[in-house]
Amino acid sequence: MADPRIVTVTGAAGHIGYALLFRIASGQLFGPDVPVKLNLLEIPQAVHAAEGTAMELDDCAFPLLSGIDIFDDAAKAFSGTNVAYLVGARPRTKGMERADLLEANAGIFGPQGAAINAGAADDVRVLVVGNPANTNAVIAQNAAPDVPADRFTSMMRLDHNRAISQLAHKTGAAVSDIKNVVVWGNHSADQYPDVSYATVAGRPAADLVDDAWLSEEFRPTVAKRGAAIIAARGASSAASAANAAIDHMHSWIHGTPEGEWVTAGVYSDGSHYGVPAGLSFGFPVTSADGEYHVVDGLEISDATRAGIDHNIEALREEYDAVKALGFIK
Ligand SMILES: NC(=O)C1=CN([C@@H]2O[C@H](COP(=O)(O)OP(=O)(O)OC[C@H]3O[C@@H](n4cnc5c(N)ncnc54)[C@H](O)[C@@H]3O)[C@@H](O)[C@H]2O)C=CC1
Ligand SMILES: O=C([O-])CC(=O)C(=O)O
Repeated sequence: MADPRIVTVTGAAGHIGYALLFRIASGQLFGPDVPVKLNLLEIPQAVHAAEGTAMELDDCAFPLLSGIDIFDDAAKAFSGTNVAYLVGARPRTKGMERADLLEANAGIFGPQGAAINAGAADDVRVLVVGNPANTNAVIAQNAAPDVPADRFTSMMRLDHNRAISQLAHKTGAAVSDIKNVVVWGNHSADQYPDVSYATVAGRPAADLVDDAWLSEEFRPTVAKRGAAIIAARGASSAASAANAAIDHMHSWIHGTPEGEWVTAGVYSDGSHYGVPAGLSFGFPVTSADGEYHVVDGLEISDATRAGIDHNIEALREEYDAVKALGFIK
């Protein structure tokens, strides 16, 4: 068997961690032949709870799980890491907007980026889940000058999956019949879910749904789904977030099917759709040979342009705010 891949999960004792770790350990990320070693990073107060999760992982007797270590020190937790899930953060609670979380979370992601820079494996892939995910990814990436910037990504896949499900419900199609939705921009209520290029069982989605549904139902439902889950559950999405985190990394590692894209928050180099360099932006992406590539050349309608521009502004504001706080050089 191959050497184990090292996966570090921060916030391992939290809700998403609990839904994510068992799936990784069972082989759903790398496949049935690749052993996995799990590094769990927590704050000192939550290490004991992480030990409980580790005991349960043990009790599953997963054949692919070669070991589990628990840390409260980022430098140790990211040593040799191939895949880093940066989940640990302060979750948004009822009535709170993501901007409120910027300052609380900015201090977490800089040191973790620095630890990744210092000790992670050369092929490290990072997915930032903790909110505000896009800007936290920028903070971590800025603290890791020796790691290629495109290895830092942010999670837009939950928004992408939500968009697929809403379109499937509306059209009566199977989820597997929906291709090429995209959610541009920020993982926040600013995001722009877009079906302009989507197909439903091979037919253009635009022929099957009308503009009123798109603007009054589809886009608000997808963009505000996180808040709706919090209102219903009294806690933010956890199992669906973990599922999207598996999907994001799986597509990155194993590739996307021919002619299909997914949405990922990826580092903007300034060359795609007018998005400034340095932001982590939700784009349509394909994956091949272990790399995500932005799908270029799509025809952009006025409405989509406005949606993209709105997200550029929103992410720039977050960027400027953390820069003013000194978290970005
Ligand atoms: N991007 C996305 O699509 C989504 C993002 N989220 C975000 O994911 C994050 C985690 O959510 P939950 O697991 O539900 O929260 P949770 O509160 O259940 O767990 C968070 C865990 O992170 C730990 N933690 C805090 N600071 C840490 C640090 N510096 N190092 C390591 N661990 C640390 C806490 O001790 C806690 O165990 C939140 O920011 C939430 O808003 C949630 C759903 C979707
Ligand atoms: O809204 C939140 O805080 C949790 C989240 O990111 C989501 O469910 O999309």
